[in-house]
This record gives sequence, C-alpha cells and structure tokens, in this order.
Amino acid sequence: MSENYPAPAKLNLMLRVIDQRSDGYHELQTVFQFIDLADQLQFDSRPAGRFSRSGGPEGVPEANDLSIRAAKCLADVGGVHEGVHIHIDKFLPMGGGIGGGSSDAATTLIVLNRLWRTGLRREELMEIGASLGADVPVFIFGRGAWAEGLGERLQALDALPESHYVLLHPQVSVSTREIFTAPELTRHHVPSTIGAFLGGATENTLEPTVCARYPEVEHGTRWLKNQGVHDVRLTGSGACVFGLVADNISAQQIAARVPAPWRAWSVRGCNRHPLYDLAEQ
Ligand SMILES: C[C@@](CO)(OP(=O)(O)O)[C@H](O)COP(=O)(O)OP(=O)(O)OC[C@H]1O[C@@H](n2ccc(N)nc2=O)[C@H](O)[C@@H]1O
Ligand SMILES: Nc1ncnc2c1ncn2[C@@H]1O[C@H](COP(=O)(O)OP(=O)(O)O)[C@@H](O)[C@H]1O
Repeated sequence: MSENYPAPAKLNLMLRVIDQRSDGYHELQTVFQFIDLADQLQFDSRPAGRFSRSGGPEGVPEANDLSIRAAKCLADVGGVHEGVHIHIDKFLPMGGGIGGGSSDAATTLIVLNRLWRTGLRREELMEIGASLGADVPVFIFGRGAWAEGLGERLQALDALPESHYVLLHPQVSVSTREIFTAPELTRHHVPSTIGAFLGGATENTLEPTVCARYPEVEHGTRWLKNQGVHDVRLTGSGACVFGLVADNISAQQIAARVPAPWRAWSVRGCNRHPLYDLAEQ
C-alpha cells in the first residue's frame, strides 16, 4: 500500500482587494495560514505518458484535476519518462475558499519532485505552481505568509498565533470568478500593513459581495457569532467562514451543533506545511 501525503487547507486570515490590473486580475493583500484539515494523496508509478486518478473531487474530470495537471507540468519541465496514478481521498469542500484543489496540486509537485528525482528547487516548483493557480505557490512556500500581487509575492509570518477555529461550510459553492467580476465589488482599498493586520485589521473586502449574492454565507456567519465565536470572517472568496475559539473542546462542541446540511470542523492554524521539509533541497 502506498504512502499517504497530506494536502492541507488554508485560511485567508485577512484579504484586501487593492486594485484591478489591465488584464482584469486583482492585486490583493492577504495572510495565509494552513490548517490541520487535509485531503490525502497517494502516488503509484506508471509507465511514461500514463496519468490517471481515482477518488478525488466529484464532477471534476480526471484531465482537469489540478493534481493531474501538476503531474503533467512537472513531467514536461523535468523531462521525466514516467507516469503516475494519483489517488485522492477528498475531505476539503470544493469552492470553499480553503484552497483544496490548489493544495492537491502543490502536494503533487512536492512529492513527485522527490519520487521522480527531478531535483527542482522550491522556487522552481512555486513557479510551476503559479502557472496552475494563484493559490498554489503558498502551499509550496510552506510557511504562513503575508502575500501581495495575485498571491505570489510572499513574506513568511512564522509567529502567527496557531489558534483554534471553527470552520463552517454553508453548503454552497462560490465561484471566485463571479465575485471578482461582480460590478458592485469595491476594487480599490488603501493598502494595509502587516502591523495593522497583527493589530486586528482582519477584514475580507470580498465579504459584502459574497454575502449579498450567497445569503447562506451570511446566515453561516450569523450562526457562528450566535455560538460565541469571535472575529468571524470569510476565507478567500468563500463559501467557508471561520472564527476564533479558546480551545479544541469548545470548537468541537460548536462544530457538533451545526445544523444540516451545513458542515463544520474544529481546526487549528499551522504556520508550517506538513511537507515543508520534503520540498527543501
Ligand atoms: C481569492 C483567493 C485568495 O486566496 O482564494 P480562493 O477563494 O479561490 O481560495 C485566490 O486568490 C483565488 O485564486 P484561484 O482560486 O487560484 O483563482 P483563479 O482560478 O486563478 O481565478 C478565477 C478567476 O477569478 C478572478 N481573479 C482571481 C484572482 C485574482 N487575484 N483576481 C481575479 O480577478 C479572475 O477572473 C479569474 O479568472
Ligand atoms: N483536486 C481538486 N480538488 C478540488 N477542486 C479541483 C481539483 N482539481 C480541479 N479542481 C477545480 O478547482 C475548483 C476550485 O476548487 P478549490 O481549490 O477546492 O476551491 P477554492 O479555490 O474555492 O478554495 C473546483 O471548483 C474544481 O472545478
């Protein structure tokens, strides 16, 4: 039986849209922290040119799966004459703003770089990752981080509190594209600073647009606040919302009360990716 490799989720502890570029993409400031909720991936060698997937996200065809796309990119860049079968035990909700697909891609790049002995440096893997999606590089960077640009300019934040959170998925899937193209989205905010974030400026400026278009997200936020959860906010472009609790027991108790069909988890922030050392050369 092949080894299991984790692909953890991320939270955006704050997110600020600063500007819109001429190509339509938005300049952001955000803080990424990993959490101890993860997909699990297994990799089995196949002959050259053979790439396949089992398990994985429902409704995503194998060829579109970010893990398969990542494997093919690495094989191309590294001149690898091997294929791979990837099995994904999917635990992270899709379109949740917790980066499940991006994390699957990052774990694939980190692990296959070892198994195939491609010997690419962390920065080179991050570059391949950036070509797959804006959130992929931070999972390869492997440290909690302040991010700018589209999320590719990263500065490690190793001393973030590794807090306990309740994470709630209100059973809707938010399209990132829909939110960023919404005419009512406020696209220009005065840039913030790491100091301001650490002092409590944790706003996600996508939140009003997401809540107006997806009322379930607002209901989920209100439910968490009514349970005594603090500093409740949206992660990424949603749909997940999360907030602070004192400890694991309180988080578990609140998560256990979540009304169906919503789902909730007790999670903990982690400043190091579980595969950080595997990517180090
Ligand atoms: C908002 C963030 C914050 O972490 O998280 P998620 O909610 O997706 O997890 C990410 O920047 C999302 O990154 P990612 O999910 O890879 O987005 P992409 O697929 O690259 O972009 C989907 C679409 O959103 C818009 N988009 C995305 C990112 C960005 N900085 N500006 C944009 O305008 C573009 O219209 C793009 O076509
Ligand atoms: N392995 C994968 N896991 C999840 N989603 C994937 C995967 N591969 C491709 N996708 C696509 O990426 C989209 C974004 O998924 P995900 O990263 O989970 O959400 P988000 O960007 O909101 O955090 C999905 O809607 C799906 O179409």
